[in-house]
Amino acid sequence: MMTQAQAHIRVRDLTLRYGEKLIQQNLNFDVNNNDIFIIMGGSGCGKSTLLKHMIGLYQPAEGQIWVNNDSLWQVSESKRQRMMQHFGVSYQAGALVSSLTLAENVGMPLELYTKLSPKEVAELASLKLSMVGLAGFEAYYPAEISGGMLKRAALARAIALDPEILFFDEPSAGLDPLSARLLDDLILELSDSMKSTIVMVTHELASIFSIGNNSVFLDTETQTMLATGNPNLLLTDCENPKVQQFLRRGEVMNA
Ligand SMILES: Nc1ncnc2c1ncn2[C@@H]1O[C@H](COP(=O)(O)OP(=O)(O)OP(=O)(O)O)[C@@H](O)[C@H]1O
Repeated sequence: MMTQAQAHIRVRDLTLRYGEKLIQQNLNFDVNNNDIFIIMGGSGCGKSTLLKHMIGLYQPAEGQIWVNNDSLWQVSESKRQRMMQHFGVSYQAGALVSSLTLAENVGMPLELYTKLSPKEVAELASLKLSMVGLAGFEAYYPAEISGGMLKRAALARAIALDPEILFFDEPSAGLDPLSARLLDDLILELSDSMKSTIVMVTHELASIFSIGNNSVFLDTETQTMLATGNPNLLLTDCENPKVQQFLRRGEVMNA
């Protein structure tokens, strides 16, 4: 039997393809319990693709994604479905259903995956909304609230089932810097209060440095990872020029 370390998610020798088209190869990294793990890299390098593989949406061309002691694609279909129920996901385009209230949107996963009564679903949805600062907005429709509030409502839906792992794709995309900052604070709070592991795709350097404690850097050109670790340490210690350029937003470094 393989001896497994303590990491929450272990990515091993992962190759990602769409059909014949290679996106990334030889990915090896660990996501530890309670990490806020950032998937970073230039536009089109395959960040969302990696996230979609990590949540079990696509099967990797090669390699394994271990979650605790199970490899997502070496277990039965029903086991994988059960594993995926411990994942909370919020996509960039993870728009809420416009014809449903916020409480109904947040309650949807509870209705689908639990046997709770309608009253219990409503109460839990209300609790989740309060956790993201939206107490009192249960009966609002998505069109009636701001962009920042929409992102928070999407987080409330992602945490509805108390997931072990939260996956976010560009959670603050399209927000002004202040709202993006507030969303980062909220993600940090959720990470503390829920003790869940968070994996997120983001371009936002501010988010990368302020809330990320671990990361992987994907490169488009070589189609593989160039670095993994705490972004703040990568900034000071990583000698790869592409990683430096990305983390310093293209600033020329003086020796
Ligand atoms: N379903 C798909 N079928 C085929 N190719 C795809 C599919 N989805 C994405 N791609 C391609 O895979 C590559 C990586 O896309 P992906 O969206 O993962 O990159 P990304 O790093 O998240 O990009 P961005 O930062 O611009 O959002 C791109 O060349 C894209 O065109």
